[in-house]
Amino acid sequence: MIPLSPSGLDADEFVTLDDSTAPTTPEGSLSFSPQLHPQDVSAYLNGGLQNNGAPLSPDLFDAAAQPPAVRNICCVGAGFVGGPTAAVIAFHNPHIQVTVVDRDEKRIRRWNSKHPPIYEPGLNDILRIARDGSRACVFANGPTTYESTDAACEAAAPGLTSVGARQPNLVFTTDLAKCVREADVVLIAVNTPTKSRGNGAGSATDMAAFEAVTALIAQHAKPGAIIVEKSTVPCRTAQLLALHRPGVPFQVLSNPEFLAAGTAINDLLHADRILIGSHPTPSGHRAAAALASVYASWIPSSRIITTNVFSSELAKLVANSMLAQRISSINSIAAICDATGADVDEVARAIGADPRIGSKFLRAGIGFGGSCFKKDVLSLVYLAETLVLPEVAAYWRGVVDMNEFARNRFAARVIKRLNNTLMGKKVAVLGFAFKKDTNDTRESPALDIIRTLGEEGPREVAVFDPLCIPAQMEEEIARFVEPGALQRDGGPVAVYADVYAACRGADAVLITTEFDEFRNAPVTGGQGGAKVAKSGGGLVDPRPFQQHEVEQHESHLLALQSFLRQRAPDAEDPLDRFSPMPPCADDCPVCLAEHVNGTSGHGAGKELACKSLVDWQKISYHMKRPRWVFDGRGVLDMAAMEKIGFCVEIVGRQSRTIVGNINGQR
Ligand SMILES: NC(=O)C1=CN([C@@H]2O[C@H](COP(=O)(O)OP(=O)(O)OC[C@H]3O[C@@H](n4cnc5c(N)ncnc54)[C@H](O)[C@@H]3O)[C@@H](O)[C@H]2O)C=CC1
Ligand SMILES: O=C(O)[C@H]1O[C@H](OP(=O)(O)OP(=O)(O)OC[C@H]2O[C@@H](n3ccc(=O)[nH]c3=O)[C@H](O)[C@@H]2O)[C@H](O)[C@@H](O)[C@@H]1O
Repeated sequence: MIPLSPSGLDADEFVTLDDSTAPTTPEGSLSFSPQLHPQDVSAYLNGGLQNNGAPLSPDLFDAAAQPPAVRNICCVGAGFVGGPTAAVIAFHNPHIQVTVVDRDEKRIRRWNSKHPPIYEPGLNDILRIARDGSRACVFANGPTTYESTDAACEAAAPGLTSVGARQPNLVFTTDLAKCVREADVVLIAVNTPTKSRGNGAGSATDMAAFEAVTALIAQHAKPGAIIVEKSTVPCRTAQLLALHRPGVPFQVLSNPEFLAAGTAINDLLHADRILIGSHPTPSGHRAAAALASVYASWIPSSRIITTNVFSSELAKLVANSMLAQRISSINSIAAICDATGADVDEVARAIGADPRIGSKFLRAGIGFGGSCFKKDVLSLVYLAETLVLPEVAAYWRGVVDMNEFARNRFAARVIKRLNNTLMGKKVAVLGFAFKKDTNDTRESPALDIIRTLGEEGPREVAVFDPLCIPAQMEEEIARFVEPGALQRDGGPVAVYADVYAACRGADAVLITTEFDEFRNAPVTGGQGGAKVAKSGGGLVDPRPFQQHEVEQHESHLLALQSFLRQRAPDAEDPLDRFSPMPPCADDCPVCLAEHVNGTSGHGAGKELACKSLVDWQKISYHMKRPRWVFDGRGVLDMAAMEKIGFCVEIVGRQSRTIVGNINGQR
């Protein structure tokens, strides 16, 4: 029997576990992935108490179970999740000191500068208020043409509302020990990729970073601190976490993150649910209530779901796997559409109208990319394998296999249409990020497609992305496509900062990311997602406010700021609240890109206030006939493209003007 450390102050919570729950990785290894066996874990979940199966929620805000006050939060991992999540928590909790720590000095330097390391719409405003503090401001508290910018105005005139200055409460640092020592709550948001070697390579989760951080936290955290799994981890990781500090009381919670790249800030500000898994004991409940109180600053308590810790861990894996499964399902149907003449958009619309199915995540194309879907489905596969459930494992593995099929099918179709040879030809690839509105390129389908095209000996594969920085794209192509892939190294791949230069003289243009900029018509709703540049606005004036509303809830000022910006798009700071931004270091890639390319829209720090659509007429003029366009993301209106002379193929879609180009031809 392995003694599990007490995970709280209550004596009745000390539990022991069967040896078979121990990690199987040899002792001393920094990288473990829990290998599980079917068994009854009710002893752990019950904490030695009778499990009555009651949900935790009702007593979360119970006066009898007073949660400890949270005054200091440390978030370990300043990546795509840690940075934005900590920023939003700090933004909505000015009374809490939030520190984000990372071992990557360069990353921390960028978080402390004008150009943070990731691009997310809306991030900049949140960051500037929480990290830099804000000045006092005065504004007309009602619809009017007058907006005062006199921040020094102490006594507000009738009809004017004043808001005081705000102190910074968000810090980015590399000093883990100090930051953890001071924290009441420690969020772990480090990367948990798929293991690339050793036991379970290719499907198990690589817990090296998570485990290393856990060991350090266990060493430095104060007794009673609440440790929170924000990273996506295998089911029952919480149980292993407790092994790190036998005898010292601390609570482990699971609080998985559901934000998506490109909409992270919106997802965090308007989360549809906050999931908190805890040990179902009094101190587990209190820890969950303490974390819930942080979120309750801006999320209605009805959206805070509490479960046992293992359900929470598993729910995260299942959420991503089910979303990925929908994409693979619709992509399998797209292949049938291509072979039969049915249109996948029409099929998606027809089935999506059934509320039991729903219309989201049914956009067919080249499949899902990103750092999480594939790894999380594979983590579920590994879990099923270790639980000796081979049929379950095979079922979920099919989701990943179908995704690869979709990607390969697209590349093969391009090559086939170009007479089965790319020798001497130029192909332009539009979109390098794994999805729109992000500069995240991890597991981007574009990488695989560039590699496949490159192997066909083309004259050039030209790559353009509206958000990624060209120098960073080159670095990633050299690392992930092939060391000699770039033109500067003798290969065919070239990166462009200008879409028209990328497409000039091309035999074919491929769309590999669903950026709205690549559309040939603004979106009018339906399957496609976001709308392009709302010219006439659409936001409603949130005024008038009660004085206490603006004092207590930053979200009101954020809404007013967005509304005012809509009226005057060039006004970066319409409420005149922002403090000066900290400067960038000499090696800031955004500053360097701006220096090389003039004022560009590349990279973090620049809001896409007004996206402009690519001028396809202009592209057509400089392309080689028959002007092939292959849309792997279903963003183009095929008929309109054909009208201006393109030969268009879109995954799973049929031309509505040229009927008959079907039956095995694709
Ligand atoms: N990217 C996304 O959209 C989402 C990711 N997740 C999950 O959140 C977790 C984090 O993901 P990302 O933020 O995308 O990863 P990331 O790779 O962008 O960031 C992780 C950060 O952790 C830091 N780190 C690693 N080891 C460290 C150590 N020993 N000490 C200090 N810092 C350390 C890294 O330097 C890096 O900056 C993963 O488990 C992921 O599955 C969950 C929801 C959304
Ligand atoms: O755990 C995570 O990392 C996150 O993974 C996904 O978010 P993300 O991968 O950032 O982005 P999605 O919008 O889910 O898109 C993933 C991929 O699927 C593709 N996709 C999406 C939707 C669709 O209908 N079709 C489709 O091919 C996108 O182009 C993209 O390549 C989930 O949506 C988040 O809830 C989750 O928190």
